[in-house]
Amino acid sequence: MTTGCGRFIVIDGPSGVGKSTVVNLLGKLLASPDHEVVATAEPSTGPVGELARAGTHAYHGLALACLVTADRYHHLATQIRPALAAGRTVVCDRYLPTSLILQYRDGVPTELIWQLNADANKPDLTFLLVGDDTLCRQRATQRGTYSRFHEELIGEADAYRRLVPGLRDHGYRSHLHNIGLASAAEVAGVLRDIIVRELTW
Ligand SMILES: Nc1ncnc2c1ncn2[C@@H]1O[C@H](COP(=O)(O)OP(=O)(O)O)[C@@H](O)[C@H]1O
Ligand SMILES: Cc1cn([C@H]2C[C@H](O)[C@@H](COP(=O)(O)OP(=O)(O)O)O2)c(=O)[nH]c1=O
Repeated sequence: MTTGCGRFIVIDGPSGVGKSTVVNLLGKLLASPDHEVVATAEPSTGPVGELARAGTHAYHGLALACLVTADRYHHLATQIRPALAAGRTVVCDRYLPTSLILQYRDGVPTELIWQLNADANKPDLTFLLVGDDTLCRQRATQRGTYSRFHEELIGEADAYRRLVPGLRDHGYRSHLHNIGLASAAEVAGVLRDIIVRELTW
């Protein structure tokens, strides 16, 4: 399924890499008086999203995969597609790449994850932010962790690196970006430049 006339941009990556900070900064950098930007996240703030976010200890495997995918379709139907149809840019913190890593770790085969998500919009651009795993884990822990997946934040950057070929095979225009020691503002500036260069703005 293609998007409407707005632009759909996904920022994914490990916990603590700075996704939500960068999504909010990008929202400000890309917005102008005649162009609205919607900054959003998955799991969404809807009831199924809240259930998935709070429920990683109660739900496992395919059950959790179905919950996060149901939340994704509801998020698309109620927030993302209407915004795109109105010509707005949507910047989303986490999306299908997260499922390809976490639900796979939870025992769901990659092909089944793609099948469950077959009707989910393809983003115009997907950024996979990676950084030093130890630093990311420290930041995530300082901020507070609640998810079963927060208990083992090991090999996160490599897991995201390995996703790139599969995403591209499925038509996801993807950029792997190592944040190094850059500040969140610097990362957002680099992403903004790529977005403006690659998408007709
Ligand atoms: N590039 C950065 N350098 C240093 N600290 C950062 C950077 N990006 C975010 N942070 C800080 O790290 C913590 C986690 O950031 P957050 O955006 O919540 O990460 P995520 O959404 O990827 O889990 C926050 O306290 C945030 O202020
Ligand atoms: C979007 C998504 C989230 N989740 C779950 C696991 C994550 O730990 C949790 C969302 O965590 P989140 O609060 O976004 O993590 P962080 O801010 O640390 O990056 O939701 C999935 O299992 N699959 C998904 O596709």
